[in-house]
Amino acid sequence: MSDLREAAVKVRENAHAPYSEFKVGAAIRTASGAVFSGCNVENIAYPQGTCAEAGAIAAMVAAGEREIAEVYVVAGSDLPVTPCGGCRQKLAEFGGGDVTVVMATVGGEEQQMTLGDLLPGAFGAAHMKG
Ligand SMILES: O=c1ccn([C@H]2C[C@H](O)[C@@H](CO)O2)c(=O)[nH]1
Ligand SMILES: [Zn+2]
Repeated sequence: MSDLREAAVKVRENAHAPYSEFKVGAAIRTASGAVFSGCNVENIAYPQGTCAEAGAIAAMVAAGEREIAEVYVVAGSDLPVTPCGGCRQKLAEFGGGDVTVVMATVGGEEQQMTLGDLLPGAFGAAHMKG
């Protein structure tokens, strides 16, 4: 098992998902080689819940890192989980279009796409010029 998958599978166990019962784990490798992980944290006020990817990004930024090199997301579904639209934008804040995002099941199925594939035409700094 890759270290990134191991981190994502492990942190998924800590997910707080009593409403959806859909636990998700995410792990990010940064340019420095460090790994940060996060899980989804739901709330009785449903819109206040946060995704696993957001947790991993928060841990990365809190540690003083900002450059995403690789992402791994895992859930217990039959189909590999894909980051929601909001998380695609959050990942794009710290990673380029060439960043690999591995989407996986607990069972071991993996699907791989780039961040550019997942968020084509991403809104970015260039759009705010002029
Ligand atoms: O990539 C994803 C997709 C979904 N979820 C969470 C949000 C919510 O808690 C639950 C069901 O959508 O799964 C994530 O954390 N990451
Ligand atoms: Zn999300």
